[in-house]
Amino acid sequence: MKEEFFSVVTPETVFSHIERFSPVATEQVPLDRALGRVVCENICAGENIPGFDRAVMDGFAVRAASTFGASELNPVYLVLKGAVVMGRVPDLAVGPEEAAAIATGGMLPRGADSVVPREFTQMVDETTVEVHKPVAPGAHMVAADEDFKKADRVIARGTRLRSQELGVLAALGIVSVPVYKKPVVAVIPTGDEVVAVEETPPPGCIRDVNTHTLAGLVTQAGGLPVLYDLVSDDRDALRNVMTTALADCDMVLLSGGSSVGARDFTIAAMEDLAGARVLVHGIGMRPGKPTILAEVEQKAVWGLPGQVASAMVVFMMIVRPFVEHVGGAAAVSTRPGRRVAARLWRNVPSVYGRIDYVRVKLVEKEDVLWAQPVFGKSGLLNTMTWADGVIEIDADTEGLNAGETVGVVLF
Ligand SMILES: Nc1nc2c(c(=O)[nH]1)N[C@H]1C(S)=C(S)[C@@H](COP(=O)(O)OP(=O)(O)OC[C@H]3O[C@@H](n4cnc5c(N)ncnc54)[C@H](O)[C@@H]3O)O[C@H]1N2
Ligand code: MOO
Repeated sequence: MKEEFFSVVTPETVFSHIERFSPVATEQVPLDRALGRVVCENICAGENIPGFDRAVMDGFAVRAASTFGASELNPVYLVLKGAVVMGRVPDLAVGPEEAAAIATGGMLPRGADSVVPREFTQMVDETTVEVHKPVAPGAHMVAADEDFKKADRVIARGTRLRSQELGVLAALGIVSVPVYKKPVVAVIPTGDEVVAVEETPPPGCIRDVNTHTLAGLVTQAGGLPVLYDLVSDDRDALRNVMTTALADCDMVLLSGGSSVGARDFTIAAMEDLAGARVLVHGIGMRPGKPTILAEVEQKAVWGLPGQVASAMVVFMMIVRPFVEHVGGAAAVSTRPGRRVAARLWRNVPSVYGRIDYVRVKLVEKEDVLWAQPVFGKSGLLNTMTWADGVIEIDADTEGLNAGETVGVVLF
């Protein structure tokens, strides 16, 4: 048995190693392939957006002062100077007591500082607009630089692009986007009792689940999983596959063989690698205690527990921020995932001295969101498929009480 296995560290200690691993190289991608990618430079506006004063209502472009005091009983009357043509610079100007018809998105004519929506008006005759509600300067229009000002930083380096950021890039005419490459992550299954999914497992064997769950999680974290063939419980074989994976990938994930069983060669094989340094062997968490993190040539090599739920929980709670960091994401939160607040359905016991990640199902009853614990062994997939997320019970807490508010990290 290995002594280190029992010297478990906290997740915070694991995260303290994150800066050892540098972000990957960069590339340019077309705008329409950039969703979910992480920008590698600050993006600044090369121009004002929208670039001209623009109506956001159908109505009349006016000087706001011309409408002051207008009411149903005391409307004001404006002279209609003409209509703004969409997509054109207006060839008319608006002075005091004047108006120009304008549609949503039209360019305000010179002299106008606001738009009176059509519903506040009535045409008296072909050239006279009756206005029965005043507008303030700037009403129902956007100013030329109201969305983004020229030279402002509009997207910070390290931002993962969502649809709305793609919109900003589109508005600025940026068709080729500077991003970090996707971190390439090797996913290596190990274990003599594990067979590829295409095979029918002989008695005593099971199909390889972890490769597929981990590959999905790597993809969700913005990485590019590379799936390796199963490796038997053999130190040389493990060392060889890790050597290949380190040459080809930015990070390596092994599943299985991280514990202290007689056939757990992962740690020994890692130590065989030139320049390897085992940073962590054992985390004070459940599931997931027998997790290994080693550094080899500034790359992270992980030994994840073989248990199917454990491998996924460790990835979600511990590994994911590392993948995001290596993928260039800024200010990676080590409190992973999106959280929702819910009330705990029943008491949940926990052992002092380690963080418990308890799978929960969210159920809404009479407008209250409840977190129902899903108990089950970490070798079972069903807790993960049934649950919507996990709650975290701190190491210094001996359980939570029914009715308490908990933060649920969503899957
Ligand atoms: N004496 C002790 N034994 C164990 C301890 C302990 O503290 N003392 N910890 C247990 C915990 S907790 C876990 S988790 C496991 C971790 O074991 P390993 O990481 O060494 O993983 P294996 O022994 O190789 O496998 C565990 C389990 O997972 C199955 N497995 C492995 N790979 C896959 C795969 N790709 N797809 C599906 N299932 C997989 C494997 O068949 C085993 O059933 O150790 C406990 N033991
Ligand atoms: O730590 Mo093991 O991962 O609990 O099942």
